[in-house]
Amino acid sequence: MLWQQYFCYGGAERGQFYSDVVEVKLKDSDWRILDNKAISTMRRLETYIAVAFALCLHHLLAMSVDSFSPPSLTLLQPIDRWPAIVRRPSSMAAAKDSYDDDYDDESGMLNGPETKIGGNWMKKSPDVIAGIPTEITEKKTDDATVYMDVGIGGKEFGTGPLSKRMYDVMMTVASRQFPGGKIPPDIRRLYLIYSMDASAKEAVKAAMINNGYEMNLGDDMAMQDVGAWGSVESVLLLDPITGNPIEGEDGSISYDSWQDAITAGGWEPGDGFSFVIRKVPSLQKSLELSSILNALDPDGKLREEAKAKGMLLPDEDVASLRDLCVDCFQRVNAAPVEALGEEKVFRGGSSKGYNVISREDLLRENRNLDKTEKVKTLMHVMDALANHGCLIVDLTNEDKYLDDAITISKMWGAVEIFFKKLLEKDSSIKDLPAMGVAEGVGSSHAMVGYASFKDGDNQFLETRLRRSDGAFLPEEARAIMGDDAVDSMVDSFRIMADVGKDIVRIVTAAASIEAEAFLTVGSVVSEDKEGSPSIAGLLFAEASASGIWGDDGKQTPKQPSENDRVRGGVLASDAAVLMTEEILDDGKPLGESFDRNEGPVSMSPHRICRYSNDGQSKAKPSEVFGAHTDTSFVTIVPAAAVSGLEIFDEDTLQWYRAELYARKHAKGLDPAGDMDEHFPWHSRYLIVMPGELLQITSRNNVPAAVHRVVTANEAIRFSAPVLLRARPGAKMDIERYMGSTEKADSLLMQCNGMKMEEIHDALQENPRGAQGSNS
Ligand SMILES: O=C(O)CCC(=O)C(=O)O
Ligand SMILES: [Fe+2]
Repeated sequence: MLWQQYFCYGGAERGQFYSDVVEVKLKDSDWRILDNKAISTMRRLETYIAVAFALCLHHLLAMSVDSFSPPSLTLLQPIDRWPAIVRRPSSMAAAKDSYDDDYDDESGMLNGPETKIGGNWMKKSPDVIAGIPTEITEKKTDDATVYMDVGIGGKEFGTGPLSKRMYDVMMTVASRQFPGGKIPPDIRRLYLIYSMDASAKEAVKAAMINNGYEMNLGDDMAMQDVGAWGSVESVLLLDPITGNPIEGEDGSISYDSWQDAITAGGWEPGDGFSFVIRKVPSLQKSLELSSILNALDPDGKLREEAKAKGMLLPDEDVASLRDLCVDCFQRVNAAPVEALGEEKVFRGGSSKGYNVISREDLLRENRNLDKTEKVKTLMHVMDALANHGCLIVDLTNEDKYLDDAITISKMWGAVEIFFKKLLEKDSSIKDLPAMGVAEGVGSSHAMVGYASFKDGDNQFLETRLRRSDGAFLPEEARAIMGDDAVDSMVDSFRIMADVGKDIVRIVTAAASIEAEAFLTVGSVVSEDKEGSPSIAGLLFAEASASGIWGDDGKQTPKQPSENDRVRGGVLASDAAVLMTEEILDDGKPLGESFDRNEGPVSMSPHRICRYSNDGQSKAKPSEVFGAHTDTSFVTIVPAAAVSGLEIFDEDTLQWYRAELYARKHAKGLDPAGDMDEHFPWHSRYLIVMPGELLQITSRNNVPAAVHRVVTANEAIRFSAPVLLRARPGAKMDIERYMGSTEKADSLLMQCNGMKMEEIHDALQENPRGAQGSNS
């Protein structure tokens, strides 16, 4: 199962793969690395549960765990996307400022989960919470810690009886310490607070366990203290008989702390209480999906039902092209439709993968001297694509090289000219062909021409290069845009395709390394010049010392040596280079030696787009190009002046507007806007998203990015993505590009020997026969 994969990587830099890696020492000689991809895959799988089980979920939530049986808790993801919208109770209005992200100003409703006091819910804490002491917000036990906000209903969780039991035990012990069993009032008050705090903590622990999390206070004893394991926001007292909320002694309906509930509210052990607590550190309990599934679906009925509907279950691999269609379809459908404005939308976090990478770091020439990929680059690229759905590339290498950004800025000029003439109904427009299959192409996917959708809210010009002479199609565009503009389009396509090829190389190589697909243990034996036996350039004596060979010269199955791993890494990278040259369609013809049906035009379109929301409500941000995945290796979107591309971040499970991250980066590098004389800020950034074909060659390490375009406020967003696809006649050849077939997963094996066009066709299949979900 995917989430049980571990990353195995030798060499001096071991322990650094991806971001947030956890090192697990298995054996003295055998370091393995558990990457955070495993964790994010786990989360992704949980979103499947949301789709597969959402309707039936409420029947299945009664899971009694231990003595005080907390019921009615749900998995985190489904609860997050439940449609139930609950008006925020007035006692929580004070917290509104700090929870603006969850709060829809217009409706005055909470978005999503039932984050009310008195209910049972759990959700990830927002990054910054106003009014919470930094000792809590900054307390970090380790990288994998997730902070949770939790609401506990005291009735279901039995906070009353539990607190009474705790209090009684404490008092019995304490009474022995004091003469005549008389406990001083101060001490008694402490025990009251302690019993309230401890029973709350137990309830939260149980809630977390039910939701696949566990409280993680680390080794820091201070966090075990009363009130230190989270930040109490509100406490509601309950009637001991009915369990309904009651006013406290001072007439309040809720309290801000255990202390207030006791001193002002008159809480006594045995009285139930409900509460909301924020920022409780927790760890996701990975590898326990099967137990979650069993709890959700003890008799396997839902599994049967989901299978009958052709769904992929959370504990199943993406094992075929059809599974891949289903996987993308389910992830597209699990992403929320609602959209947020620039101020509220997620703009990236702190993990490595959000960082902007310099163009030069991706270059093949900048691999290590021994031709292995640089581990730092590999980790950055993989974290970005596997966990966050995109990588932002700086074409200027931090201002050191301007030419490509200048070319991209000229391309933006070309895009504007085109749509300006179109809007003005310039006479040159009349010959513009409607979107259709390029002449003489043979492939139904090679479209060129103009199309408009949604009453003109989406306008596209699909362009492609003709392979034989590099001509820009549709040819009529030249008369509309002019020669310089067309040249800048062609040059920009080449810049973007080259970046895409480098990224595909890196990802494919990384996945081959992970699968150990090129790793052989000293299998090549030859005589070196002096006649000593050598193993792939390694002298026998060295090989023996490195443990491949026994002292008697007989091969014994041993752990791969450092040299074996380096060699495996070089082969993986070189094979990936070969794949990008032979399979990826950059519009150029392959050399004479290739007897392949490449098709007369490039399969990789350069699409120019104009998005507006004239047809929709003007002020509200909304989808103008709905969620989908692309049938491409990668899709390269030059960062646009007006933000709007949103990528579903598989790590934080929210829409991520990467253009805003790029904008912030530009501001940081060039606060005074000195570069503006050369090019507008955004011309230097490319946002690269993985497509379905990369999901295949990455052996499912990198899911195809679910993405969409959102517009608001009458802002027009121009865009010019390149969808880097495959040469139609090229064949997938696992041994040539991805190493041993023994190490290939079944998805790769199905593709082995298939023409890329057949793979492309298979990916158009829609699992539900409904409207297409890929592009
Ligand atoms: O225009 C964009 O920014 C993205 C377009 C897109 O997703 C596509 O063309 O497939
Ligand atoms: Fe797309």
